[in-house]
Amino acid sequence: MRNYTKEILIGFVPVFILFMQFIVKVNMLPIVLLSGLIGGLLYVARSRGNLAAIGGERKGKPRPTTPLSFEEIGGQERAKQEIIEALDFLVHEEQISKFGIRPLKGILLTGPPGTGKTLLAKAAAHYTDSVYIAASGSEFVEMYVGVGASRIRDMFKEARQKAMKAGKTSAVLFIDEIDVIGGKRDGGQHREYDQTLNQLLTEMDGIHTAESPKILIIGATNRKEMLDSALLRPGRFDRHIGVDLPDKKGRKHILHIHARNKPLHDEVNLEKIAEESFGFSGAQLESVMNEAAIYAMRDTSESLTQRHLSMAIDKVLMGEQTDREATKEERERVALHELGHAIAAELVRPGSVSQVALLPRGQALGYVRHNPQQDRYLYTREFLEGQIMIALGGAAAEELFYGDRSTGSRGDFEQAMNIVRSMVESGLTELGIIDSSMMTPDKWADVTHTVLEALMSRIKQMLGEQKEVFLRSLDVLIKEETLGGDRFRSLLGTVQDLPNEELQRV
Ligand SMILES: Nc1ncnc2c1ncn2[C@@H]1O[C@H](COP(=O)(O)OP(=O)(O)OP(=O)(O)O)[C@@H](O)[C@H]1O
Ligand SMILES: [Zn+2]
Repeated sequence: MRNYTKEILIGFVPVFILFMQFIVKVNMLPIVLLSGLIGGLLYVARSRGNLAAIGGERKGKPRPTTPLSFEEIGGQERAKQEIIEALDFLVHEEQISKFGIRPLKGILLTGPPGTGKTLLAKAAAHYTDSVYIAASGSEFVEMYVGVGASRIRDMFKEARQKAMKAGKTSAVLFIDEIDVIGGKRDGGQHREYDQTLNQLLTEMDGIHTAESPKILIIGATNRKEMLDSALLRPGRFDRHIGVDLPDKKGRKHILHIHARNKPLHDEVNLEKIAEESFGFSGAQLESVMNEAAIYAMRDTSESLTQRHLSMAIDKVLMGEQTDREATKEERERVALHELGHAIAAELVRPGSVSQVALLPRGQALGYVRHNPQQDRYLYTREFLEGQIMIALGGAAAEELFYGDRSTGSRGDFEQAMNIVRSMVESGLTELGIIDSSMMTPDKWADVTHTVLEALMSRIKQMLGEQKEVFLRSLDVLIKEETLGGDRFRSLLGTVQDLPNEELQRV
């Protein structure tokens, strides 16, 4: 090929000489030189453009974001403080090297969805005056082996380039759902994940303090126990910061933040809304404000009232509603399911139910509303087991009355499994005190199964003794759609005259 081209070029030499002689003769030399120069410049510019286009085609490319500061994050005081401490440490790089301290490379944020992990990562970038680059673990999973690994490489390269281009000395690289790439490596079964994870580890090991721009990786997960222990070792993600559901004060703060751009009626008591939204995440509280605004607009009201906010809490609590009418059988099943939760709750924590309800308009949804609980910082094993039994109560009731369960218990099981997870991590199961980061997925499945089956049979036994209460309450619920806490307890009480050990005990 090469030689062939050469021959053609050599062949052109005499032609070229003749051509040049002609040009000089007619005095057109400057024009020819100029157009050659312009053509050359255009060619270079075009090929540059192509390169840029190729570079920009990576899936999971960084999303541009607006700067956000820690003040705009509600609650999470402890998490904020811990992350700021870690970042301050990062900023004082002279002292770090003077004292020979290992540089901070990775911070792992763990906690339930929607609690503000992404917000914290953005605020960290703002605080350290870094460029912010975000990706999600699932973007690195590909059909073709090796693609995930090369994407990781690209991401680090891009972080460095972006920082330099922006004239910054550091970059914050946020990887959400890091468990997708950083899951436990299980002997060759997921080779693609392995390569991706290995590449991430290699990149992290390659970060040095002296290097500029510096890179700080912030990972987020709500399944810390699924992470490969190699990721958690010193020098990798060695700062772990828990981002929990907000407490009442935090909820009020978050509500305040999301009420800023909305007209609130003077009578609105956010303290009360914070109390009623026990267990809500930041993302859910944001939805509450948004839904309340929609209700207000529909009412052609000037502002958001307390009633709009209460309705919004119910809406968010029950999730999206469907249009189809549920059959009579479905509604009955839902009612028994909810009564299962409610009766379990009263047996475990007497006086805790404030309302049991079926959704109006013939939908297959219901809910149990609990009286506001005190926010707690410490939970005993007994308390958590009670919590699990309340969650399993719905499925237990379905089993008692129908002999089987339905898909309606999915969320309940998820909730129950989360509680088991934190029990294991706190050494509150039969396993005793263990290093849960060393547990294999099989082992997790095992322990979850054991704990849940045992509590399931306990709650089934307890509910089995309350069949009459179920049937009385079912009548009311089907007819009236709601059953207030006191009335519900009186229905429980009428049967309480009968000898009932379980009830007397609690
Ligand atoms: N602490 C908070 N203060 C204010 N708003 C919050 C807070 N937590 C969550 N939100 C709201 O919820 C949205 C989602 O939060 P964010 O994406 O940070 O959660 P996350 O913990 O990263 O969730 P996920 O694990 O699902 O990715 C935010 O954009 C914000 O509107
Ligand atoms: Zn349920």
